[in-house]
Amino acid sequence: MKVFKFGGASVKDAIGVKNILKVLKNEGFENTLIVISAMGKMTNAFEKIVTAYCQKSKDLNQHINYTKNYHLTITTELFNSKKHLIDTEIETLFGHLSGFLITNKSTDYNYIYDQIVGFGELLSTKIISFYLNENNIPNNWIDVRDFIKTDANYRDAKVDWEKTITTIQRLDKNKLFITQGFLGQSSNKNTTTLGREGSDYSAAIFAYCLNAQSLTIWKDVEGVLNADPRYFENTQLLEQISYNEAIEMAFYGASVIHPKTLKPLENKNIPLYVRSFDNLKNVGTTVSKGHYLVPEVSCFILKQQQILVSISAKDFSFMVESNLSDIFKVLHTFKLKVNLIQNSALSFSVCIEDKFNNFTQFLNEISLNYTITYFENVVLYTIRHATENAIKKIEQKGETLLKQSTQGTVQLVIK
Ligand SMILES: Nc1ncnc2c1ncn2[C@@H]1O[C@H](COP(=O)(O)OP(=O)(O)O)[C@@H](O)[C@H]1O
Ligand SMILES: N[C@@H](CC(=O)OP(=O)(O)O)C(=O)O
Repeated sequence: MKVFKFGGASVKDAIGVKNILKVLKNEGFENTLIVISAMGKMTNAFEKIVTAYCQKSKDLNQHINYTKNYHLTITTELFNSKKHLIDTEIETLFGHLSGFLITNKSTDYNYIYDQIVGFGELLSTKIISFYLNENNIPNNWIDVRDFIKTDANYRDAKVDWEKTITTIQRLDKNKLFITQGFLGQSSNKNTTTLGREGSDYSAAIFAYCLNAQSLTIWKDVEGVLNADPRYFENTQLLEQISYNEAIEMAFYGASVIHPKTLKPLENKNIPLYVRSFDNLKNVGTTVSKGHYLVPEVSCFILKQQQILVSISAKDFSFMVESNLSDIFKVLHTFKLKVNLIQNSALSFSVCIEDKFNNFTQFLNEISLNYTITYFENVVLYTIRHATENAIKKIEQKGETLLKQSTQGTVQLVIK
């Protein structure tokens, strides 16, 4: 069986949906499971609904209408008849959303978030499944929540592999399936999400459980490039990357592949192809066992909106194990993701990411015992296989606040 994944960028409009048809006709669609994300930036739009709902904002209905109209505009372009069954499906899903908003009693933001944002994937997969069925690609829409089982750690749920393997292996391997990325279900039957951009990971979970022959992620770029083309000129296509090299790149923040995607694939030696949905003739990137990187070039990874924090003891004592243990405990409590660490006798610096808006609380707590200086909104650059020229290129981007080098990987925090 093959697994395909189409992300939001590939299904952002009717042209994108029609393009899936082209891809499937070109590549074949037997014995295939297709994982699809929410259309375009719909997850961000659903996040606005969550915020408006939690803040009891008067803009709530406006945000709901925006997401509804976005999907209806696409279906109007895709389906010719004035009244189509898909309209009823969309109404039903928005009915479920309203039902949740009215009956919900919980004040747990993360729980509410997962119950709401998941509608993006439910809507996109319904629309695409209908469209393919009408265009002679008979397929089976399945609710991923019946298959990917997780704990109840909302917004960052952990997969219960035992249950997930058992349910996924029940799927008939001779069919074409369409399902949602990003979502799972906790044992008390609530929707969970696997973390932003988690659909790649969903696809890898299916590939692993189905012992798939390959996973193909269809993208709006030629494949994995040696840098993000939105921020770097003259990027180069990486034709071959070993699992380990790809894991390192994803770990440092190469957003083109979700970091959790690679381990399950490596474990079963399932090749990952990253290909352009616009350019079906091109082979793109293969991530597999084999040479670590072809061509062997420096790779640049950037992480924006970082906070560089320097922490020193108030009594000028050395930063030793007991202080570090204290600091890590507080970082963990406030779910701050540490992307870089540098330690000296008198100060400890960390470059962190504040996904859950907890930085102020962290500061309040840590300032009780330590002296803090910090820079917000800095950029962390990582260069894999760094050369002098590559480092210079990054140093020209601004003031270097911190630089660290380990075995060919150089990291710079730039203001
Ligand atoms: N190393 C890289 N190689 C290719 N694309 C990259 C890289 N780093 C970042 N990107 C960006 O990732 C985008 C595609 O990923 P993403 O937005 O996550 O797509 P999708 O919605 O399909 O998951 C590209 O348009 C590109 O700008
Ligand atoms: N829709 C989710 C999951 C996802 O992976 O999306 P994409 O494949 O478009 O990055 C998100 O935006 O986070």
